[in-house]
Parts: sequence; C-alpha cells; structure tokens
Amino acid sequence: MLRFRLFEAPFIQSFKPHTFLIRAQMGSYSTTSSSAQNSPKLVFRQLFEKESSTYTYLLADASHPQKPALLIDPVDKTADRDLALVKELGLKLIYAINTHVHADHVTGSGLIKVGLKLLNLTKFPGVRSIISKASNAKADIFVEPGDKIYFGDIFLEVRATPGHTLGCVTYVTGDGPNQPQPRMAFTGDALLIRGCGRTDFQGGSSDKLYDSVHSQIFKLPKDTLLYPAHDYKGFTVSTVGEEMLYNPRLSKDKETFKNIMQNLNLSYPKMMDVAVPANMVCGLQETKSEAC
Ligand SMILES: N[C@@H](CCC(=O)N[C@@H](CSS)C(=O)NCC(=O)O)C(=O)O
Ligand SMILES: [Fe+2]
Repeated sequence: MLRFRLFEAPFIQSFKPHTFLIRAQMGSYSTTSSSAQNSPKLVFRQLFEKESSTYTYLLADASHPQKPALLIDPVDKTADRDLALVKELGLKLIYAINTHVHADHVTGSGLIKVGLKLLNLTKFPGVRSIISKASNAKADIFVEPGDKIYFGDIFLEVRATPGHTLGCVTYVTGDGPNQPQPRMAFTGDALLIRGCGRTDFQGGSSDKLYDSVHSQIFKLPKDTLLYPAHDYKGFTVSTVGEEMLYNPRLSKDKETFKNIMQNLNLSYPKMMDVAVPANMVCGLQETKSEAC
C-alpha cells in the first residue's frame, strides 16, 4: 500500500484535493485526480531578468478548473511582470519556488507573497514559498529529494544536485503517463547550457557538482529539456543528450572538470553581500519571517 505525507493541511483544504505537495515514501506516489482522464495541458513560459541574466519559469496546469500555477526562481525586480502575466493568463499561483539561495539577485518569492503594487493587491492569496531543506533558508515549505510538488495533475520531482551550493535542487517534471513529454528539468545553477554553476562559495564543491549532474541529470532520458536559472550566452534551452556531448566542462572526466572549475577565476557576483542574506529569508529581510 502506498503511503504519503501531506504538507500544509490547512492550505490543502483551500484547493482541490489533488493540488498539493506530497512526499512519496515508497518510491511511488498516488494522486486522486478528478479532472478527467485526459492528459493535463501544461502552460509554460520562460521569462528573463536581464540585469542578472536570470530565467524565471511559469508553469501551470491549464486543464484543471483552477489553473494552478507555480513560478520557479522569480526575481524581485520582475515580480510585478510575472504576476501580471499570471493574472492575464487567468492562473492561480500557488507556489513560488527556488532552486537554491541565489548569490547574484534577490528572489521574488517574498515580494510575491506580500503584495503586488502593480495590481494593487495587498496580498496574493494562497502562494507558498518552497526551497530545499538542505538550503537552511526560510520558506513555507521545505522539500527533500524524492518529494513531488503537484500543481493540478502535473508534478515536479525534487532531485538533490549540490555542488554549486549545498542546498541546490533540480526540479524535474514527472514521468507518469499523464505528465508532459519530453520531460523538463529546471536545473538552477547546477547545470547551465554549455556550462555549470561556479563552486567557489556557498558550500560549493566541484567534486559534488560533477556527481550531482552525472547521477541526477545525465541519467534522465536524453530528450529531457534542460532549463537553467541563468544564461550568459544567449541560449534558452538544451537537452540532456546535447549537454552530455557538448558541455565543455561536464562532458569531461571528473579530474579534468575539477581542474577547470579551480581555474575559472570569476569575480564574485556584484550583489552577493546583499543577495545571500536576503535570500536566506525569502528576499525580505525587513519583514517578519511569516512573509516567507
Ligand atoms: N557577473 C555576475 C555573476 C556571474 C556568476 O558568477 N554567475 C554564477 C551564477 S549566479 S550564483 C555562476 O555560477 N557562473 C558560472 C559561470 O561559469 O559563469 C554578477 O556580478 O552578478
Ligand atoms: Fe547561484
């Protein structure tokens, strides 16, 4: 018999029973879908914040009556834009998710939760912030490897991909019959297109990053679409197969990779001293922790 733990019971009650976060405890999962037998229809938008070259992703289940949606890696500077889009598309934002504690920009999760000036809303109801437990940052919900984050009938599976930071995770769309095909992996800074996240701060480790990418990302089907948190070269999407072949760092053996990472000589992100402390509390240092 399958067993799973529900999070945030009061929150669950305010949505359809199958719009929730579950933790599968036996390597499988169960969801009681009511929205027909049809495959859910994914709404997907890739959004860009140009100062930090950050990608934010909007995903929603358009087949579900409430059109539940989530944002991955929102940025404070573009929170208004993202929420305006959510509103225009008639979506119900339920989660603001981070792949890790960003060092180069302030997350939009806190702002999204406490208000949206542009839309004259004092509070965007029902939004819950999510980050990995391993990040040690504040949020409403902490995820661990193997957790599944449902929005309608679609889910994201949580994979631990430490190495850029200790708490980095990759969110991968499910592999069930009713899940989007090909699969999509939101890699944060673990894997960038033809590159990868640096490993010289925030508990970074090139040894760990190599193992993370090879065991958690390169093991996915080769046609899995890869969506990173940043791009500095003009790329938008890649695939597992493409990166296994052409990634100039991660296609090499581990020792070569570690040597490359040791010699990147990158300067620290300009906003690091502001961004890291802010992102440890969901981007809202000045506000009470309940805003997280
Ligand atoms: N110049 C930028 C910071 C650029 C940078 O360090 N990017 C990070 C991801 S954000 S933590 C990174 O891992 N880069 C890897 C690479 O190979 O470029 C700024 O000042 O903000
Ligand atoms: Fe980062």
